[in-house]
Amino acid sequence: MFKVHAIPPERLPELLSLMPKAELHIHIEGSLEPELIFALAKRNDVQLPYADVAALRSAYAFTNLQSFLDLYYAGASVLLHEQDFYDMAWAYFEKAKADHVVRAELFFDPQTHTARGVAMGAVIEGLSRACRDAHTQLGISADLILCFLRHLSEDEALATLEEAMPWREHFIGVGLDSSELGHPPEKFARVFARARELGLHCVAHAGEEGPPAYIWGALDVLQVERIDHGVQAIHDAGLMQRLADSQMPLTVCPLSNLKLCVFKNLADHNLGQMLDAGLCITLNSDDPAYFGGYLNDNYLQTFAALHLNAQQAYKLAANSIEASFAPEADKHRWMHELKACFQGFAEQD
Ligand SMILES: Nc1ncnc2[nH]cnc12
Ligand SMILES: [Zn+2]
Repeated sequence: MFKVHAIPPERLPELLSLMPKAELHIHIEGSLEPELIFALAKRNDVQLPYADVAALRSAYAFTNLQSFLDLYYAGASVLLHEQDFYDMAWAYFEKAKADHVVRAELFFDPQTHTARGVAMGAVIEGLSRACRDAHTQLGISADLILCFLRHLSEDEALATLEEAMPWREHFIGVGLDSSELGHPPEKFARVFARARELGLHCVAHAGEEGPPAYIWGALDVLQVERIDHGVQAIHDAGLMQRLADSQMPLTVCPLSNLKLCVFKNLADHNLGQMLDAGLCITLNSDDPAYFGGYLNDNYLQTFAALHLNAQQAYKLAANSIEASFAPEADKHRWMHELKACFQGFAEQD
């Protein structure tokens, strides 16, 4: 076993950047950079209520989740054709490659697009083609997770799942996102039961802004395999124990939490406390184009603000690989690569 203590702290940023890692919480529509929004608006003849890229970027000052979602859905309005979805995902994969992401599980929000008259096939086929090319051209293993918008009804979620069935082999799971408060997991019990029947993986946003009760609901009613965010669990000792005992993965997104004012400063983030409590924490970017950073930015800034160490870096990267829905053989290979990466840093010392 490598000696983590042999890795000098000044080499930590390099190690964080180079270590192989998985990203399990990225909304692909949240990777749409202002430059691409404007390029697609021009290509598709869509009018935007902003004069230019700088004006749009300057609107990225959020006070809570809803203030962000309003802009996020407006940004997605430029996506109309299969090629648009491909281009968006490809731009993300190029960033992911630079960040040494070996596995990416991409959330997408079909209802945001089908409500505007975009065909389900255009959405899924464009994203799916980009995932295939990411594998063959960049060596990134990638899959899609279809998310239901929780501010809409469960009947609409059920109809969306059925509408996506012709493309069943193009996605591996379902998720639950959008406005959390006032939309508890229980509202989606039937559609998640149906998804489980179909053999789909189940995850849900819970405890981003919402109370610990929403995390209990996601676990017990939706029977999820991962909790997205989950940072509000800290307020419920029984829930913390349950999460630790079950090693339920949490996909935590520190820069997102900072930009959406869940924590006032990154130094106030509870990720270190949750790691110390023995929870299975992973680090992710959520909506990198809106929150000021991709995956490595999240690692680098969080480690600097919370004074985390190489042991914790290893744990977070290992958790991300183990908590992914990739085939076991791939996970095994990435774990080997991760160990070799740390070994290399320890030996050079
Ligand atoms: N952070 C987030 N929470 C809920 N829904 C989202 N959709 C995109 N980003 C989201
Ligand atoms: Zn999210």
